[in-house]
Amino acid sequence: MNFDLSDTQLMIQQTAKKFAESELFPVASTVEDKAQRPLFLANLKKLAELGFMGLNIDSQYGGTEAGTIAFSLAMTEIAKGCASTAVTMSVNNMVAEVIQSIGSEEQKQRYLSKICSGEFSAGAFCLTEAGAGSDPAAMSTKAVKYGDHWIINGTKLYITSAAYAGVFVVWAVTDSSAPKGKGITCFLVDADNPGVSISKEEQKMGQLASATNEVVFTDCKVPATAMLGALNQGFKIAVSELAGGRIGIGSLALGLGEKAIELAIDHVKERQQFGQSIADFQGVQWMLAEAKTDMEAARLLLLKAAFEKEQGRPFGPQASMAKWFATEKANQACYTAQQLFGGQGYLKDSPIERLVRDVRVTSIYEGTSEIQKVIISRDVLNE
Ligand SMILES: CC(C)(COP(=O)(O)OP(=O)(O)OC[C@H]1O[C@@H](n2cnc3c(N)ncnc32)[C@H](O)[C@@H]1OP(=O)(O)O)[C@@H](O)C(=O)NCCC(=O)NCCSC(=O)C1=CCCCC1
Repeated sequence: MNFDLSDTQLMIQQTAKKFAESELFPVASTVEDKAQRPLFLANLKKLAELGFMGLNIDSQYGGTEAGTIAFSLAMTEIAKGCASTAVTMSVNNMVAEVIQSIGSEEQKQRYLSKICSGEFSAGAFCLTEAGAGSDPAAMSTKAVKYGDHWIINGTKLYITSAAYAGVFVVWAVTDSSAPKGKGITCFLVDADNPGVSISKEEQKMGQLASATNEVVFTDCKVPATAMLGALNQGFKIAVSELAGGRIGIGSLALGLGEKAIELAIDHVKERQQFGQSIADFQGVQWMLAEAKTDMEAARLLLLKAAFEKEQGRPFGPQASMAKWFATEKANQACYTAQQLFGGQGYLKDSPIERLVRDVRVTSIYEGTSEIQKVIISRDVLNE
């Protein structure tokens, strides 16, 4: 067993750390204001130029070919700078990966270099609907075939990056007579398709720079060549992609937890009460020791899941363990850090306040903690 990172992985981790510290963290609160979206999008473009939008994509399509461990390491560092940027990066990598893994050569040529290079600010993953959240197979968006094209109708909800995405990966029911989950197909839809409209932008608690919209497909006509993967096989594609995405979201949460601990360490060394630095109180020391140990355990679970994925072995339950543990413990770490900041950590101009808001959704989106436990327990019981 070897815990050392390769030179490439270390280089990517260091590049991400430097970029996050110099370009992202200083403006992470500023870009929460929607009026600052051009600055947010400019940073996404720089991230693409660093090769972070296609870390697992072959170089012939403009990717970095660095693998899932490097992706996890980079996600953690980018999240320390700005969670909104990190979630966009996670989705872009996920969209690029699904196109690479099951797309036709024409689809790869058409979309991958645009996502990897930043020509598209983002890609969007259109799965969730009002009546299909934890149970995505219950979706009602439909695609009907007419000759050499499909017509898609339906509404997708909570779509990350929809407002500035260049391409949408869309799941729709193509055989409503099939058993649940067996009649769903995946399509690639260009953002400028006249049948796509980006509806209301959600007002959220955190990750405010990242846009989350409803997306409406109205008689949206796409050619037969827009089908991604095989007919009626889309649901399996979705669950398999979600498993990879969970490594990204767990790594993002780890970054937020680690950043909160770093800020808290500086604060407790500085802050004087009862005639001493509060870092000298054993109660404070133990709070930090527990949070740090949780983050270290989360890192190991995430890297194990990333390693299994890189080896081409089944990694779904491992990714769920890592996502569940990392996101719940990162929430606790941010809570602990805010507690150590006292009243100061409750103020809007404290970075801890933003971290607490940004981390909350990590144990909800890309499958709630409870859904991760469903996946883990099914595996344990070998269903
Ligand atoms: C786990 C789950 C609850 C399970 O569902 P069911 O019981 O309907 O499906 P079930 O019977 O488990 O499975 C279907 C087929 O699929 C295969 N398979 C499963 N995992 C995998 C896998 N990892 N790889 C390949 N195949 C897989 C399974 O064997 C089955 O095949 P079969 O029909 O038997 O031939 C699943 O639906 C889920 O996960 N929900 C959370 C959704 C959820 O996470 N949204 C999030 C939306 S996106 C989001 O939130 C974002 C946030 C921010 C960033 C971007 C995205």
